[in-house]
Amino acid sequence: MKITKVRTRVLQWNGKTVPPQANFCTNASDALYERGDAMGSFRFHEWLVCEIETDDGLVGIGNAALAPQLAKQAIDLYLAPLVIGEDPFDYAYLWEKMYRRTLAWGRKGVGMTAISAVDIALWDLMGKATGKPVFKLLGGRTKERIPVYASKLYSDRIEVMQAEAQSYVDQGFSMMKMRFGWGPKDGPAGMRENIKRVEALREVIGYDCDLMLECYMGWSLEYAKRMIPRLAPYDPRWLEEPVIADDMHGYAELNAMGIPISGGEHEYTLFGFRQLLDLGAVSVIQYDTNRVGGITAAQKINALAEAYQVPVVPHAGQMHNYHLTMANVNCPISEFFPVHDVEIGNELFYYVFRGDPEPENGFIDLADDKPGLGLEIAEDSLGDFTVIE
Ligand SMILES: O=C(O)[C@H](O)[C@H](O)[C@@H](O)CO
Ligand SMILES: [Mg+2]
Repeated sequence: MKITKVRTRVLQWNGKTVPPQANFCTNASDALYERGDAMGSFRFHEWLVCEIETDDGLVGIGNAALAPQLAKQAIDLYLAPLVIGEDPFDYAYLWEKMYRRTLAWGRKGVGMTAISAVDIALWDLMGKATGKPVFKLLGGRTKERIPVYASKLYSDRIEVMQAEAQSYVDQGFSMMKMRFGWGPKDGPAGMRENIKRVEALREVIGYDCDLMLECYMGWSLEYAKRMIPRLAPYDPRWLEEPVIADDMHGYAELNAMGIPISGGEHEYTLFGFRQLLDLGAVSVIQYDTNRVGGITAAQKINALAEAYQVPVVPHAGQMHNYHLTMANVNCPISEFFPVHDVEIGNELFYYVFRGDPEPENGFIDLADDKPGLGLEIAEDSLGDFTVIE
């Protein structure tokens, strides 16, 4: 089997977008003095779809969400020529070729995001060619079903957050993640606002339900050190990305303080995760398959993390993450974004693709007989998107 064509499209969302409320989620831009659209760096309303065709008529589908127009250029100009004419089953070599030929500029960020999209499409192709779901090629079924945590609870008025948390309990979720709205700029009053919300959620969900806490890199190391003892009594399952992704030593200090620290959704490749693990910087790894280097890189990180006995819970829902979770004992649970109107853009993949499983009572399942990732592009309902070909 030979690859004949690589097609990339960026889908730009023009449909209805819900404007986020003030203080809905801290982020790395909070440290800047400028006012204005502090959330700009963190809203992504476009998605890259990468389709790889073969000489026997199969099409593998990959995707990526970080800076999709740049990732498209990287694929069109640099990666497509490297894979056309090749056999998708040589995926490990193709990964290495894409990595080594772009390494001068592509090791982390957009370059690796582009490789991820191609790699995911190769795995989808291999599944389709063998008639097997991708998880069966990665190790097979390790769970009857995948437990998923509801991931939304952006910071809001307390009653609104409590009602949202209650709705997840009512739907059968036993784990959920909330976002903090206040950080170092907001002083002790902001600290109190953060704590009040954790306390209010615990009132609703009790302590038999796992609660995860998300900072999205919006805190400083000093602020995180002050917050951890205040948060510990509420028994969070983890505190996520408290500081910027490059401050690995900061992560390591915080991870020794009593609340498990999670991170890695902005880290790349086996080498990045080796550093995090060597430093004891995280207690939970959260690579995102469509950034980290695709399924090929993710599976290597899974093996490494297993040796350190650090669990992996990939960032985001999405099929590529679910297949990896299904195939690895050391991936205990998955993230799930409850479908809702488009806010920051996490939700867009529900509009671009069909095939994502619906949770039932806090679990999702993958079919044993659906080849590839089990996704198709929602071609007939892309009306709310501008397509850049
Ligand atoms: O962990 C997450 O789900 C991410 O950090 C979100 O994608 C991000 O958008 C913050 O809510
Ligand atoms: Mg996160």
